[in-house]
Amino acid sequence: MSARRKTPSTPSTPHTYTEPILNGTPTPSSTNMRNNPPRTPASALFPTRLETLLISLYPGTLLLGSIFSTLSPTTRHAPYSATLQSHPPDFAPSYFAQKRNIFNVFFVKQGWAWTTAALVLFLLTHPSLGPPMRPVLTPRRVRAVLRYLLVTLWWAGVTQWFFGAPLIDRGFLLTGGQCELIKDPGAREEMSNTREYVTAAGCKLVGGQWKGGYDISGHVFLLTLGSALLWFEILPAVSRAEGLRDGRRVVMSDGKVRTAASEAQRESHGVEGEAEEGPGLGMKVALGVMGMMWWMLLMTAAFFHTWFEKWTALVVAFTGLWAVYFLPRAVPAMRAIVGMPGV
Ligand SMILES: CCCCC/C=C\C/C=C\C/C=C\C/C=C\CCCC(=O)SCCNC(=O)CCNC(=O)[C@H](O)C(C)(C)COP(=O)(O)O
Ligand SMILES: Nc1ncnc2c1ncn2[C@@H]1O[C@H](COP(=O)(O)O)[C@@H](OP(=O)(O)O)[C@H]1O
Repeated sequence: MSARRKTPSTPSTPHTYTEPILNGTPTPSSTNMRNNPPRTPASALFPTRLETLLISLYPGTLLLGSIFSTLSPTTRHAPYSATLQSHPPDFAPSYFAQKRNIFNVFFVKQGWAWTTAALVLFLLTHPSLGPPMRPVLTPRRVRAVLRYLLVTLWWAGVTQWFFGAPLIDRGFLLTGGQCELIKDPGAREEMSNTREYVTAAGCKLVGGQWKGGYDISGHVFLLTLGSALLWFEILPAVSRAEGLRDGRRVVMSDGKVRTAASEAQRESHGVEGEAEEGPGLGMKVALGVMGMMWWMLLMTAAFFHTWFEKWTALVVAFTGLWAVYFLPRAVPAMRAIVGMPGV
């Protein structure tokens, strides 16, 4: 059983303390409000200090990759092709700078399948979410799947299909990019509408060159979205660190701001003995997938794309994550449907 549900006798245990209302009527226990000043509902939208630290790993990784590519003489002097968004294969400064490297082909290019598999295994095996290895639909599992589906919609819309071309390709076309074949007006006249290549994949399939527009990094987007989804789901569910679970602020239906701990005390769907369990297979696999994603993010940062293409991809990924993992903290009606990890 989670420590949270044991008799609340040890104030130092993050799961047991009762947080006073933060911007409501002062209570006797709110004498510590001098150290913990009242918050506005908007404060629920911001990450805790620990979350900020974890989120900053992403820009930190992009920065590290950029610094490496600037400082490494081999990478700095290798020619770069904006059309290929990489160093030409013959001049690739490292195995990881080649598009055909095995980690790119089997891991990143199937990155959403890996994310899905890791999350499903975690949901099925970790006792904080339901009986391990039994397909029982507990509220925590259902809500985690709903959050996953929302993030999956964002992944699919940005990289696969958005009522036609995905958003990345639409952005590319809107900023003046085209499939090189279509640049030839003669060739274009001979084409039917369906043969106008409006996706990068379709263009490459016919041997065309997808050139001239602004193309955010699909790799940075996918690796950020997938790995952050996993840690947003996994760490609060298993962590004892206050800043990851109980310290998160939520707006209640009466407009008052409390911490996630108060909601966790009202609702708990975990399984007896969860606190005594080790990390378990699901969590180990998820940590492995997150680790690989971090490494490939670093490699993408070091060897592919321009600085701006990588940073905008990071912003696009975090826009979706923020809508699913932060917005519900301030919108009780949304939280009632998708919930929060670990609550
Ligand atoms: C009772 C216990 C309950 C436990 C949970 C049970 C079930 C899970 C719940 C729901 C699942 C339901 C539906 C899932 C819906 C969609 C799933 C999609 C899954 C996939 O994995 S799709 C196939 C994999 N494809 C990829 O991973 C492609 C990834 N690649 C890309 O996005 C791009 O190639 C790119 C971004 C890497 C860039 O490409 P380039 O520009 O370089 O070509
Ligand atoms: N870390 C990495 N390892 C290998 N190839 C990478 C990579 N990051 C990006 N690429 C390649 O760079 C191109 C642009 O990627 P993206 O826009 O997804 O970030 C893609 O080429 P291809 O589309 O020719 O495979 C992709 O495979």
